[in-house]
Amino acid sequence: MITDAAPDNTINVSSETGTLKRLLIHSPDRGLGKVVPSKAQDWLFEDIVHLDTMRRDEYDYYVKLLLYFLDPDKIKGKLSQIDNDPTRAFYIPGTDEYYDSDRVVDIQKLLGQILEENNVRVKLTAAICGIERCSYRIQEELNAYDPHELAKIFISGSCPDKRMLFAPLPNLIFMRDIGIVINDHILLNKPAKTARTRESILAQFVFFYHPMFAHIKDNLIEIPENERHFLLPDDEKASDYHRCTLEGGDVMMVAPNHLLIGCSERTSIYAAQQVMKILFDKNVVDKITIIKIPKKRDYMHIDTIFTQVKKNVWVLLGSLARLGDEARKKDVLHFFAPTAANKEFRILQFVKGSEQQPREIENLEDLLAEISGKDLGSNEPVRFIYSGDNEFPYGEREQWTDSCNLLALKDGVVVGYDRNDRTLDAFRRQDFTVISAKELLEKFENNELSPATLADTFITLPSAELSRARGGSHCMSMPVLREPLLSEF
Ligand SMILES: NC(=[NH2+])NCCC[C@H](N)C(=O)O
Repeated sequence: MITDAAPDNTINVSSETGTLKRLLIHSPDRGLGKVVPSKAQDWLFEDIVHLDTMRRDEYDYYVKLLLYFLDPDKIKGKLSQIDNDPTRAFYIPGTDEYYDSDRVVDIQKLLGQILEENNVRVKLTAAICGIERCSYRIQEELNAYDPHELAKIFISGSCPDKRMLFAPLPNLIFMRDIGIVINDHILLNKPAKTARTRESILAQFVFFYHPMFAHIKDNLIEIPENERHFLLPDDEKASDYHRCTLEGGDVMMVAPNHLLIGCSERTSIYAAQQVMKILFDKNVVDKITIIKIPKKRDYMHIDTIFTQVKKNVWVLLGSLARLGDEARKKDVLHFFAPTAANKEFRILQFVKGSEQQPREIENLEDLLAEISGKDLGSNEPVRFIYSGDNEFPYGEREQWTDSCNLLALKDGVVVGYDRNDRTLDAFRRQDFTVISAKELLEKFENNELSPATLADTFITLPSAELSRARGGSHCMSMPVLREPLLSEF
């Protein structure tokens, strides 16, 4: 059992909703303020964002909430001082006021720390300069920077004197996608999009070199490339059976024995199969369910169409789920519909030892209900909350702005965006309290409420800018330690 004493370096995640104890995040950096309209799509943003608003009025609330739940000593009693500081020093690594928590950890800090080692700095600088095609002189110049400034340059792409050396990494705020903790192992990603390539090199170095992960070096899993892929003509490379890509938003650790992997725009069937083989061989889990979803920008990863709220409560997009199917069946037109549309959505469950006889699961609700009941031992009826309250056309509208992408701070207490009104109404009807991050923090600060006693609550985060980046609070987190959810079993 993990206690509240000073955290050690335990790495363990065996559920989506066990009390969160430590995670990696990345606060929006100066690179996000450099996205230009003509590159926004290539860099996987839907629009350009206003950096100061995104930080001050939106993301900073996420950090404050995380600190209040995971490391309250860093924040309790200081809220008005933090909020009234126009320089935001509390959020800026390197300042005296920086929150510097070992439970809410910005990957930029870890990157700066590994770069203090000369050997690591030289290797990583060479690797980055290689993929970014920098000149030899730039490489020399980079080597001379202070390690923490160098970390900023590697992430933002630009120097303190504002020169841009390479493209920014605006998607690094979506820390979920760089890797995923599966029990006491970490699966590193293989990004599908070029815009995210540098992220995975930075992550690889952090996981392999930072002392925080030293004790699990043997548990870092990298997915081998498919050798056939090297010899394929370019126009055949896109095939799901040869491509080897996987992003963390498609991997969900729902129960100690059970992992979900989405096959999507970003994660290929080939990669999913490799991961299954490795995890079964290493006995990390014994059941893997593969959820194949349509390859569409609207739902790039499975965590954009459902996430878990509580042992027996899930939020999901209705049009891909059972209700969608049933609605279709009422209509005779469905007999004439092209079958290919349905084939794009498929769920197959593989159990170690009988991988050749997967079980087909008809719809998302059946799978999720089974996880709640069978894997997590919930005796209560399973409840589904639908995006946009499943009202046409709000399901899709609100899913686009991450109504289904919630981060559980503990079982039943989730963080999500404030803009998805109908989804929030659906939560209220299921007896969840909906409260804004701002109001909740004030109530924590004056002891009216406490993270420990909070139950069945949806905490809303301001989201006008953040949602343009197409990710929510689930994707903005990489949990590395959660309390076991099954302790009361
Ligand atoms: N796990 C997630 N859903 N991540 C969202 C990532 C959003 C990011 N703009 C991208 O397209 O890559």
